Amino acid sequence: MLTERLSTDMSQSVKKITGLVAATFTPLSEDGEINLSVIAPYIDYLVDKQGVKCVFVNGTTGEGCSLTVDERKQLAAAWCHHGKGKLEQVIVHVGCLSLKDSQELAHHAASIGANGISVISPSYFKPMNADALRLFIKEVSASAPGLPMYYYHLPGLTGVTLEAADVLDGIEKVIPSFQGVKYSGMDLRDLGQCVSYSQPRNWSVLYGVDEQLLAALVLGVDGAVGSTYNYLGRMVKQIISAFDNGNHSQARTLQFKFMEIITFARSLGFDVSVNKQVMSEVSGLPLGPPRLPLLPCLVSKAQAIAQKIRDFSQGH
Ligand SMILES: CC(=O)N[C@@H]([C@@H](O)[C@H](O)[C@H](O)CO)[C@@H](O)CC(=O)C(=O)O
Repeated sequence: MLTERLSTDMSQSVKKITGLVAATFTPLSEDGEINLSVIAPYIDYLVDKQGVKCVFVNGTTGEGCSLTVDERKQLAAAWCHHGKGKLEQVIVHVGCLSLKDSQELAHHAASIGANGISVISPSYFKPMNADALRLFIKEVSASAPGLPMYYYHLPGLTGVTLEAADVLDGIEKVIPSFQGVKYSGMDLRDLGQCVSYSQPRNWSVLYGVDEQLLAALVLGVDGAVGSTYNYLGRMVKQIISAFDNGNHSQARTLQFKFMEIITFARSLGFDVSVNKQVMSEVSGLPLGPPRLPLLPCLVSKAQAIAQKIRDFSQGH
């Protein structure tokens, strides 16, 4: 009874996340240390140049699982500190292989004024079923009970093939702070089931496969979290506006162009390393190399993709 009341209370008071959320890159210096001095200009770039005011920190794009707990804390704190008065939402990804590390990060996120936390499934020892994963998320949430929790579904990288809709089923009964899902899978049926379950609960469903966002908008997602919104935010906002205004033909045209960029990038081996270098090329921010096991990418590759993006932005 108390659980139900708390759940309803948080769902009513937490603002849904809508629009675009940039999954941030982690700036590293040439010698591989985190470079916090880039965070403040990074925020200005997102807000002023891309019109993006929500961030997802220490996720896949941010190489969160390659960072130490202490580095993750420092990054989260810097994003919250410099984002004050500029960013609307700082969601901190706290997923780790160790429950204890995730709990420590969740507790820390609450202490620095983050707006929410998100957790991916552990992927070495994988949860055997949805109950096990819900229990893991519950134990993490318990370390930050006042913060909205979003389940991060990314089967392509975790290898955890549980359907997200199964994970969501009844989760509010065990996690009062549960507020939605960041869905980075390709299965539109499962995504639709998540939207259908989340809508009456006022939860947020955020899509994470940027190149097929339009399909997810049709299914009713509230917003999107992605790497490319760091440098293509303005353009993708046009897709969302066209869709919201019922101009489906324009939305499709723009989404197709966006797909063309990603197809080109993929032909050059698009991964987090290349993506990071593309962001450096487009934004001018010194994001540095990725951390091993990712290998630095050839600058010429990133420059070719950045040129394609510029051509696109200029309407070629
Ligand atoms: C697997 C992966 O990295 N997916 C990206 C996408 O934004 C992806 O880069 C984009 O769709 C291009 O393929 C995001 O879903 C990742 C993300 O949100 C994160 O960094 O946590």
